Amino acid sequence: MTGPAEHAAGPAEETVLRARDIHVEYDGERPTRAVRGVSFELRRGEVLGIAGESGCGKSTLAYAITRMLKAPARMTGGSIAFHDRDGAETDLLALDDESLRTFRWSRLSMVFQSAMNALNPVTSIGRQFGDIFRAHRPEMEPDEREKRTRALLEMVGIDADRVRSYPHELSGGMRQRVVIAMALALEPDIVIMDEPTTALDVVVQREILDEVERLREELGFSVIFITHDLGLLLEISDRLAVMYAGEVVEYAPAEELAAGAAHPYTQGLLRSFPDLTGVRRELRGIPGSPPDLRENLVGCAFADRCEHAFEPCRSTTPRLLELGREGGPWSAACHLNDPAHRPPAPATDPAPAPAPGSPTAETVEGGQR
Ligand SMILES: Nc1ncnc2c1ncn2[C@@H]1O[C@H](COP(=O)(O)OP(=O)(O)OP(=O)(O)O)[C@@H](O)[C@H]1O
Repeated sequence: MTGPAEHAAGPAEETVLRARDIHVEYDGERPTRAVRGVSFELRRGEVLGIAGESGCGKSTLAYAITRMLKAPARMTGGSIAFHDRDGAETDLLALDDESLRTFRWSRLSMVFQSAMNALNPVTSIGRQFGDIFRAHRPEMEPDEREKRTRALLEMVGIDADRVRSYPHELSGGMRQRVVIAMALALEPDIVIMDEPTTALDVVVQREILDEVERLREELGFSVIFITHDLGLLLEISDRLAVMYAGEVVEYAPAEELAAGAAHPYTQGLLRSFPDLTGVRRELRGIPGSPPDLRENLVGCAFADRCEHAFEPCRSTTPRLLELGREGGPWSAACHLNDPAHRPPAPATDPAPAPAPGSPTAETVEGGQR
């Protein structure tokens, strides 16, 4: 979505993960093209939110990045590069199984929705942390392992004596905290969270997210946060990638996006949840449903649901274009924002034009076509 040349280099802008033109299919009589040319860049220490309705490819993208795709899923294109603090680059797709196992815990870890599935029900919490340390920090002495485990539990707000508990003895919220502590055990650079609090009640969800935010500030890891809950994402993310039908259709700074999205799909999503400030407004979902990803999609995948669709939308696939808006990089894949296609009548254009003096729309490096 963004090319490195577009930003001044600096610690705050340092890239930790760069994914380019990722394609994933689920094999079948007619393959499902679940991820279609997604590119993004994750900066060190930031929260990148990935938004979109159910079935738009968020989880498939997460599995692709972590190389956890299982048949019938298959990555059919793209590259993923990890950059460590001293600038060395690792090609994730070239790692063998052993290097990948090490990489997963120590550089990049994951927290998924179901903590119960992530924890072994017949092994104590302490033992499960111990297994991670034995595998990845073989030099650690047993008492050091226990000390570190206790510290990690306390770090996520759990009594250290819970090291002796079994998962079923903990509440859902506590289990999810344990999973987060495990994900942080080896101090990774990146944590991918896929609907990490969706199964929990809102109070517990809030407590856990506050905890994650505090830990991120303390430890400096980056987060890719995936949820269909756009309100939540806007609140916790620095930047947002909005996915539709396997593509990123808008990529923007979160705060600015909440005030004025460029893509009609994002605008629809924003109208579908209550305003965080409590301002009353009519909630309108987006009519219709996403396209069948087994079809060969021509033109804009959102055209059939878009109230602004015009001539090129059904024939020409919109490019993800840099809009040059304040707070950017900010890009959107919509002909309304493309000077080559934009209709002359401004009244039909829901999106503000690029800021005066900004670069004219140009294809974003690695963006989908
Ligand atoms: N095992 C599978 N076999 C075939 N198709 C699949 C499989 N898993 C997912 N898909 C399809 O891939 C597409 C993307 O699904 P994915 O779960 O990645 O979306 P998502 O945005 O994460 O949705 P959700 O929020 O519901 O998890 C969907 O069309 C889905 O039906």
